Amino acid sequence: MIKEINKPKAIVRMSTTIKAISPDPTLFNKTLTFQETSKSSRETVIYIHGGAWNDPSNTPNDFNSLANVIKSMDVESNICQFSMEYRLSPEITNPRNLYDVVANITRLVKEKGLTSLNIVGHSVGATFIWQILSVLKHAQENMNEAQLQMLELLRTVKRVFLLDGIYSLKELLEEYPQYDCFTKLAFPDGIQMYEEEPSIVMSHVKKALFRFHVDMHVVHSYHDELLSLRQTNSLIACLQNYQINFRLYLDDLGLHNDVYKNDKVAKYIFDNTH
Ligand SMILES: N[C@@H](CC(=O)c1ccccc1NC=O)C(=O)O
Repeated sequence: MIKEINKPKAIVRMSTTIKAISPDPTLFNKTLTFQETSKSSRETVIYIHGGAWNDPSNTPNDFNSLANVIKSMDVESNICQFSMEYRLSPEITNPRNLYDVVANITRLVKEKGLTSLNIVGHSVGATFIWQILSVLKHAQENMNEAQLQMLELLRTVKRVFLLDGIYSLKELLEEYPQYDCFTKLAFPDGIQMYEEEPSIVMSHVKKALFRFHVDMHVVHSYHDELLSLRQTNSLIACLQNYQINFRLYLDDLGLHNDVYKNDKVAKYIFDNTH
């Protein structure tokens, strides 16, 4: 009798339910393209929505109407417009929300060969831009991958537009203690984990603006019912202390969640993007 050898003792059925590994962990595929052109002379506008790190009702589509106004002004079709997504708190906390934005813009820039970036951030979207501008607070040899991506991004950023932004979490909670309802979701270990308080990072922001030739535009609506002028006034006081070059645009631009739909904001961005 031929001894049966090598006969498998038992076929262990491998689990057939392999956990679906998300092919898109940072929600890159939720990027919206409002306008595209392959012209080499193109200017790229990239939008980052707000929503206090947690609000699902704020999405890349927030900028749809504003982008359409800019598209209608862009008769020479020189502009591309994209709007980014990122994962929300409390599942994702600072700095991972920011790192999603940086990873997604980095991938978009590489895939499309984008240059001459104009980055527009509303509310916490402006906070993310502020955090990117602060990246030189780290020595390059100590930077993690996301921070190195920020450094690389800054080489292609020409202008930033900060719309009704949050810049100082300390001052935010002094003025609006009730906003800890959302800051605790993004900063569960406390807002002392926010490393970009303007008074602390301003020298690094000045270095970045100068080294990468970035123009800074600070915008705020007199009718913003969720954020008074204190965040913007506190930021510009700091900018002045460091004699930093920036533009300020204050106007009736509607309520907090109207600013990113406002035609005057569209015109301001278009007029300063070419
Ligand atoms: N809709 C948000 C509130 C919100 O977005 C917000 C409130 C006050 C100051 C800034 C805000 N958004 C900034 O991204 C929420 O319900 O959490």
